[in-house]
Amino acid sequence: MRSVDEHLAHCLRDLVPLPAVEIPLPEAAGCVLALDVVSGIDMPRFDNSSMDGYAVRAAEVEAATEGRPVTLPVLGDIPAGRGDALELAPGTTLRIMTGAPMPAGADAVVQVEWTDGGTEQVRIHCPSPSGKNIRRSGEDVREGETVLTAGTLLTARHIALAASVGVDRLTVHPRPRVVVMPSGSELVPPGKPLAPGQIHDSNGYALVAAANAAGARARHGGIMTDTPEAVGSMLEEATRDADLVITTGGVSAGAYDTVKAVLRELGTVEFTPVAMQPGKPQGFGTIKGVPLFTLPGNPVSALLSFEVFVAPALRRLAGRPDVTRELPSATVVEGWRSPPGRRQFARCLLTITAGGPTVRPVGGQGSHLVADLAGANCLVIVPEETTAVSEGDELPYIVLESGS
Ligand SMILES: Nc1nc2c(c(=O)[nH]1)N[C@H]1C(S)=C(S)[C@@H](COP(=O)(O)OP(=O)(O)OC[C@H]3O[C@@H](n4cnc5c(N)ncnc54)[C@H](O)[C@@H]3O)O[C@H]1N2
Ligand code: MOO
Repeated sequence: MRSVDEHLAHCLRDLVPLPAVEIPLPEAAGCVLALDVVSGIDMPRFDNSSMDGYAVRAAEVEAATEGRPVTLPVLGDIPAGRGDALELAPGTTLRIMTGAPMPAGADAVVQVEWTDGGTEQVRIHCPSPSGKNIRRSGEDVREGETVLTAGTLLTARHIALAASVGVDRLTVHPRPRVVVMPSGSELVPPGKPLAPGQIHDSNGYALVAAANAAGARARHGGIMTDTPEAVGSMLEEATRDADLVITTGGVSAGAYDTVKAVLRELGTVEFTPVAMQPGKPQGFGTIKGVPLFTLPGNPVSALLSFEVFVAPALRRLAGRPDVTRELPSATVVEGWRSPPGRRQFARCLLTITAGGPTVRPVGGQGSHLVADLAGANCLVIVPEETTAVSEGDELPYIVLESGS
């Protein structure tokens, strides 16, 4: 049987980041930058005030105290956005707002709280040393400086910086487009009544949510009923606008495992048991050049297989540097059993305590137990050779739906 690591390496082997595209700035959060961003301006662009107050020559207010305030005539106002070149005449002041350009000749700002707030003339009762309350041109970013480097996973902070230097489009690796297609004639969408023998499709919905949480743009491609015609045409249709296709079900040993039968004729998908629990029946390959994962149908197995194999593949397509990750460890506070020779992904509840992270198993470990899965927030990884997990063991874990 293939090991988990071997299967992951096999799935990732031929995947490369999606070709870079230029997109509008507001759409770029969550994408990986493909081209450096160089600033065309200094930031701040000009010396400006960091306080609402009065622009002064520091030397003229040096002696100001509560008891002996310095009084200066106020010759005008500088609101933020005022662009004409102003000069501060000696022995005077100009009222200035936060973000407004400093007038020539002024070398400090006295914040309004340290004055009587006058508009004709102002009494200043505190000195403001030279440079006080001034934000200097270029102290944040210099014109020509590289402010964002290729490979950065863009978040709100990076969008703020790009916008600040005036960039409205970024060249990024796009979010992978994912189509999820569950298979099984027993499946009915939620919201529709169930006839005898039928169940609601949960995998389609769960995997769209998981793929979106992992940074993809996912859609449900519809339920494939167990006929070769339906499966074949829906799979081909899905490849038209997908960077990755996920199917669930129909891949074990059942007499109606149509996905397996159809894919043997179409594309390069290889079906293989993987030494893991749950999630043993796995398949991966391409169809019309589009990578395709066939995940097992049991809902827990499907979602867990997504975390273990599909999420890294999506990170590779998205150009992320962290395709595989160093996993954190937690202390087990209640033991459980694990099958020999298989890597177990145990549904657990992770709690961050003062003594560090701890984990305990949640409910049963059957791969149909969706309610217990919903109560878990991590998968604890039990090595292949371990058959009993004991209190006090330190084991690695994957946080479920931690986002991208
Ligand atoms: N003789 C064997 N039988 C099975 C084996 C095996 O090795 N030999 N493996 C078992 C394991 S482990 C798993 S996992 C499943 C995988 O089977 P399939 O991938 O072929 O999945 P199905 O048979 O189609 O479905 C399994 C189970 O999950 C339910 N299901 C399927 N799709 C959905 C969905 N979209 N939403 C909710 N539930 C779904 C389905 O009704 C079945 O109950 O095979 C075991 N059997
Ligand atoms: O391996 Mo299956 O995926 O346990 O239920």
